[in-house]
Amino acid sequence: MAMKVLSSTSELFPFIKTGGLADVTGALPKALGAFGVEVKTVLPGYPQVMPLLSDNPPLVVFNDLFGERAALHHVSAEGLDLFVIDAPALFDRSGGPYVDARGIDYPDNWKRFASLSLVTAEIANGLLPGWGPDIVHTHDWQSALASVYMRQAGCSTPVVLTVHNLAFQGQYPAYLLGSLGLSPNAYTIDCLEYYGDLSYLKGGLMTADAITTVSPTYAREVLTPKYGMGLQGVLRKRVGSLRGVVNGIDQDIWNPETDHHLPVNYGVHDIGSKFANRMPLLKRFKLDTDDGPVFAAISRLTWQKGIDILVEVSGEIVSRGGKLIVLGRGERSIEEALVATAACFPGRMAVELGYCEADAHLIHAGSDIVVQPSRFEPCGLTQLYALRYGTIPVVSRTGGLAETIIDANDAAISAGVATGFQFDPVDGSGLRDGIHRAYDAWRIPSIWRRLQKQAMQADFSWQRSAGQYAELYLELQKRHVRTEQRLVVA
Ligand SMILES: Nc1ncnc2c1ncn2[C@@H]1O[C@H](COP(=O)(O)OP(=O)(O)O[C@H]2O[C@H](CO)[C@@H](O)[C@H](O)[C@H]2O)[C@@H](O)[C@H]1O
Repeated sequence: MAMKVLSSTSELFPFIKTGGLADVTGALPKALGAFGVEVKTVLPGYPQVMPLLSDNPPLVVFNDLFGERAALHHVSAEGLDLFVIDAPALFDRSGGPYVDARGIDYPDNWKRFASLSLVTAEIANGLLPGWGPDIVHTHDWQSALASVYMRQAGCSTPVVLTVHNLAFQGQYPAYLLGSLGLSPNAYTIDCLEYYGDLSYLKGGLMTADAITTVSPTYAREVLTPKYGMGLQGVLRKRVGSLRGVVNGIDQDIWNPETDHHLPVNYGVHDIGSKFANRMPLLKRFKLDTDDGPVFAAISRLTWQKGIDILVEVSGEIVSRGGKLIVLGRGERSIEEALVATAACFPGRMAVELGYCEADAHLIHAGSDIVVQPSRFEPCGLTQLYALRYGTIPVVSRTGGLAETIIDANDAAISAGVATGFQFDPVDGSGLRDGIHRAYDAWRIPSIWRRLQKQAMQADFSWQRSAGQYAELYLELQKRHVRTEQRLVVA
């Protein structure tokens, strides 16, 4: 019989996405199918999601979900099996999933994502006649409270919490404890209490049966003060239950041979055709059409991603004859700095503030080099998409970037395994060095073509990683069954 997993997430590709979390929660269920794991996903009913629902009556109606009326619907779409929480007062908003149109956090996020967690916990605890999960899989702070609610209700179904990004923790004032429907017992150092506040993520980390991060390197890094974001002590306590599983990519969606966003499709056997995407890209971004490498960044514009460092060295990219395209949105100060810098280099640097899936695909195909100067990077997907499109990544030596890109040093080049350039330290001097190395390699076509081939042949399919999740689920399920049996005997 298939193992049943209930995944709980605030983002899910292709319906609602602000970053890599959506890519993972959207791709993993399909990849797990091959391992006999059947995944259903709980998702808030944002305006982008509600049109998926049919006229079928809801599975359950909640008269008082944190004071709001709500209903739970079941629907299948795009190969995904969904439980959608229809709660207009919480999720029918015109901005993004977390912020309004001005980029400001919704003041009731504490309640919006507690409701995602609570509904997840209730499903695990038998809300739906005829279906209950063997394993609950939560993602980041937005669904991390699920295991706290489950334990409070005496539900012992095993929970896996995946940390995609420790920088976001869901920290709220302690006085909300009662409004969250949580007992004072949850407000302890071993659960939700965090420097006098509540931390949803900490609550999840303390009550989940297993914690995963999205790369083994990040799993080690988060135990240190530099990367632990204040939770290193908590993670050290749980180190026995912590492991890293590197992300894969959805190779159907990110496939230059079939990608319908590309003017010209190509593959590893006709890399030359990649070049045909260059002109459409330059035209799309109103850049000069002369030779010279095209550098690109597709990213949330945040401190984490080091885009301020890219701003600092963009003049150098341009002065060496390169061009730079940045697609992203995020912190106001970084957006402004990018726009101001691009204004200094007309025809050489273009910035698109916004989110556009089609442009992301075109940029990967038409550019030569993708730059990722992240200060920390739990895994990173952009560099993996770049590899698949024969676009060479220049990345900081951290987290998943260090783990997925093989630096083009002399030994790696002659061994035929190099796929990109790593740099260190993560500052202007480091990035400058990385960019110069990439530039120098780009000028020697034979070396560049070899790098592209090796990049395109790197295997980051979900196959291996999904197998590791399936193994973890099985391990937890067996342990759970043994514990239940012991309880019955006692
Ligand atoms: N303006 C824009 N337009 C179109 N597409 C855009 C875009 N801005 C970003 N994207 C897309 O968003 C995704 C970003 O994923 P990443 O994994 O690189 O980073 P993110 O920090 O969001 O994810 C977090 O979770 C993931 C998943 O676990 C980890 O890999 C990562 O390290 C962690 O920080 C990519 O699919 C990229 O193409």
